[in-house]
Amino acid sequence: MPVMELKNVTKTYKMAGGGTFEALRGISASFEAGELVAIVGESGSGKSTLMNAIGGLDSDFGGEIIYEGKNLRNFSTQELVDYHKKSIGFIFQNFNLISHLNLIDNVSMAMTLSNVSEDFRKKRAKELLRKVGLEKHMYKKPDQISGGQKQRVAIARALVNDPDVIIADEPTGALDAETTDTILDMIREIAEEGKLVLMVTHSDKVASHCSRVLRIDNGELISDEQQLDLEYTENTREDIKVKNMSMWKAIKLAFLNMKAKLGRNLLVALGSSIGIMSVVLMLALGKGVTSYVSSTMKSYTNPNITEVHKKSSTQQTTKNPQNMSREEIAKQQQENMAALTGSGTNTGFTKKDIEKLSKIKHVDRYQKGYSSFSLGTNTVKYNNKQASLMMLQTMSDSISKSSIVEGKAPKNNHEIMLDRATADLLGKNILDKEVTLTLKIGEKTITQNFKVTGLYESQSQSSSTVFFTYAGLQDLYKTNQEKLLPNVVYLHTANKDNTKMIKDKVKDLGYTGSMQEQMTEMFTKMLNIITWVLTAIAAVSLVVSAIMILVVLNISVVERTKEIGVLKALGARRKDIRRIFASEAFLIGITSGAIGVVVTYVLGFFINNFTKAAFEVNVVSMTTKYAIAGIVISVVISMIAGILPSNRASKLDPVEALRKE
Ligand SMILES: Nc1ncnc2c1ncn2[C@@H]1O[C@H](COP(=O)(O)OP(=O)(O)OP(=O)(O)O)[C@@H](O)[C@H]1O
Repeated sequence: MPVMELKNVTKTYKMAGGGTFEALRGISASFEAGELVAIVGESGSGKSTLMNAIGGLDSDFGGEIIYEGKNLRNFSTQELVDYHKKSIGFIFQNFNLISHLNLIDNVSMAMTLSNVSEDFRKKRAKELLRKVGLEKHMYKKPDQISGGQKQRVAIARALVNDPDVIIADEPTGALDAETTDTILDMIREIAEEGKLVLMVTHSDKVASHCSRVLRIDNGELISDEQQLDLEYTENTREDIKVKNMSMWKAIKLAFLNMKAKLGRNLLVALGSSIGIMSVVLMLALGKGVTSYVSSTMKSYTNPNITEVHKKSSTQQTTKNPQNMSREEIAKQQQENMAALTGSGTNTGFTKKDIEKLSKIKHVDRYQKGYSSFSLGTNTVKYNNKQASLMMLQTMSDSISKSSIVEGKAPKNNHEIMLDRATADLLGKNILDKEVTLTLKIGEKTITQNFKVTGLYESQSQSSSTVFFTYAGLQDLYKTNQEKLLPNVVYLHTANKDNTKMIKDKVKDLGYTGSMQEQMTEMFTKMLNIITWVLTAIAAVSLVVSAIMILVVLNISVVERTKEIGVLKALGARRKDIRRIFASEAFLIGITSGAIGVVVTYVLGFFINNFTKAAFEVNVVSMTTKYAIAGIVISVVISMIAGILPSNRASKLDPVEALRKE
């Protein structure tokens, strides 16, 4: 039974400007195993066109090419892939070795594409390289060997999966006379081992070595002569199992290519890492600053306490100031001032308010408090030295013990605590001494002596402050016929995890938190906005990265067009080519992500070192979450950028790709 049969094969090329060209006009022939067939003819007669059709690189032909009883034109995609892998071996005029792979990897490429085990793949490649006399060179790259040696490697590559048809398109066309003889001997040996060899040649000398000569002219078979009878041994084919290439193999191939163009790929990765670095750094900076603000705030307050204030009328009104009359604005300003100084009419908590607050879930007790702000009305005097007091405040559990830096909290009605800066103004050793306070109580101004029991220091409150016990202040008001209404309530919970819930409930009920808390909230909100705006600006550079990766991968596709053609001739599926290029995009992405993240860590370390020394603060808070996010963003962007080039590569026509100069 013939190995291959051609029945009236025709090929018509469609021309770009319209019209058609008939390159093959009804070729019929039949080939047996062990034949060495020369296909000769003038340039342009249709030899390569016929070989492409027989080799399964071009299925768009007329007539029938029968292999194992089936017409090649009707092969499914998978059948065609298997045909390339198992049945056909190609030898090209210009060798078409893959320049960045060593000889072993070149020879065994068809096996790599077939997912053959690593050990067997290497063993088989070494065996074939030994057969063609190149075992000493197996770790060299193609450009380290001569033309004749390259063609021997190509012969070994064609034989790797032990196919039964070898197609050699002018295999000696680029070789000198002596090397031509060696290669021809090798090709003849292949036929003698029982394979069908179809060899395109221009040379009559080369044709004279063949068992049969087919002459083609203008797309027609003009003669078919039997010349010699080759003795051949029955081909006992090796049973090499071919499967589809795994993703892992695609990544490995991509990695080898990346290594070959290391400088360029590293530069691209470095370029796109700048975008990743900016994004991650912005996020880490935002988080660092925000958590610094809230931790500073938290460190000066007791986490189990919720400080509650009444909303001032500005906070309550929904009226736009532009729509208010002059009187309304003036009234509002008065009230704002009053709220600020703690003397406003609506800032005091009524019994009803307190009851409502004390009933909030998880609140186990509450404390009343009072704080007011004034300029110049309250003063403290000690030994002829005087200081003004801007804040008047009552003691509560929200004042952490650590902020009482000397002495202890006032307990009795005639005891007070002062902030350290004010105490220093009055002179050293003020602790346990009597000082004279001049205070505005309601409408009256009174002067009275108090004992300083403690000194207070906190970064969250820098104004000069005097602290009374609530009972002490209440008593002072009473003796002066005034009534003290609490303007702050402290809610206590046993478990600090409930504090957040309580704070939310307080807001729901229409009250607000402490001034610091409100400011922190506002500041954090602003910081978050700034962080996201900066991150978005930084993210623009990611678009630049994506374009850069797209351009580089496109260049790579153009540069490697011929290689893609070879891979397809060796049985690579579209999917395999797409995977190789997608893997390259993935590798660029992961490298740039990793560079970006490492650089951010290093930068963060230096920035923190600097800010720690200058302000005792770490401003960059780099977390694993950000590192992972950086790498993921980078990979996703490169993979998206890689879609177009890898699709383009996978769609390349093998015939056109192999023709590419
Ligand atoms: N894609 C194509 N579109 C149009 N015409 C084509 C195309 N490819 C080949 N041809 C034409 O088909 C004819 C046969 O080309 P083919 O390459 O098969 O010739 P050949 O005999 O192999 O020539 P050579 O020995 O120079 O390689 C030529 O006239 C060529 O111009």
